Amino acid sequence: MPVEEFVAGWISGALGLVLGHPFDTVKVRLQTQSTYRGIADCMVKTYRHESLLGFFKGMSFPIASIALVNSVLFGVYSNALLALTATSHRQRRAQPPSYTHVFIAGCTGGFLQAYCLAPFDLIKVRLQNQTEPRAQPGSPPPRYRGPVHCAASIFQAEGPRGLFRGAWALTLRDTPTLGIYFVTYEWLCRKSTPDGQKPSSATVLVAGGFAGIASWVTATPLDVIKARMQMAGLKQRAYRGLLDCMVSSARQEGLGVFFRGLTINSARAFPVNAVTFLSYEHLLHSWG
Ligand SMILES: C[N+](C)(C)CCCC[C@H](N)C(=O)O
Repeated sequence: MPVEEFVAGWISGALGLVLGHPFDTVKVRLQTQSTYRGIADCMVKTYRHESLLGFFKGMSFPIASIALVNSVLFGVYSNALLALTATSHRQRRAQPPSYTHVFIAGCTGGFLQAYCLAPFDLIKVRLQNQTEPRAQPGSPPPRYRGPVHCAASIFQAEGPRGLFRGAWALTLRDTPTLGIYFVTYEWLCRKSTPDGQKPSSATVLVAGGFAGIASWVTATPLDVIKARMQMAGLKQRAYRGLLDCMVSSARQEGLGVFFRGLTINSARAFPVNAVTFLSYEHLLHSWG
């Protein structure tokens, strides 16, 4: 099984992640808290209250886990294509796989990475939603002191299953939308590259950026539900399940609730995924 795709997936994912984390924090807060009037208001309040550090809350765990998550995504994707079409990464420019195969391989990668991502994503969301400024003398300490404390508290209170809160919504969010991700990327690359040639760096950047946007636009409704289910039981009401969360959110806040965070998700998606695909392709190319 070719392993270089796994390593390239890891490094490229980490680069994208750091770049996108501040956007991600604003998004999570907008989706789960109703104290902000919009993106700008959330950014200003976060900065005033918590300084620049506020935007990087909850980042250490994703950095540690991106190795696993992105390498599972890209590694499984590429190896699923190998199984479906019997072509390696190198041969795929000359013999491009069909879009159906790309979609199936993307969905497979998405499905498996969702399970690795679920506990890390839960902890990230819980920490991002702690709006207390850092260690102020006299003020009550935040509920979670850091990622390890957060994981341990959830584990103690709810057992191992607690760490997978929202995992179902996350899997539903990621399986089809990662199929869309790779299809968009391949389609844009092929449209702007002569047959059989390697896409230019500019093409990879733009195709990666738009692949990220296409994937996030379609993922946003379930992204909102996932974030709410992950927060349920803390400040928010508990839901009986995914459907209950959808119905009660829509009843209380209207259908617009499913698009919360759409603008910021898209703004974040372009640079993050442009950098992810560019570094992924570059690494694989330089390893021959
Ligand atoms: C499927 N979904 C839209 C959720 C993610 C697609 C892109 C994944 C990338 N690591 C990123 O963070 O943007």
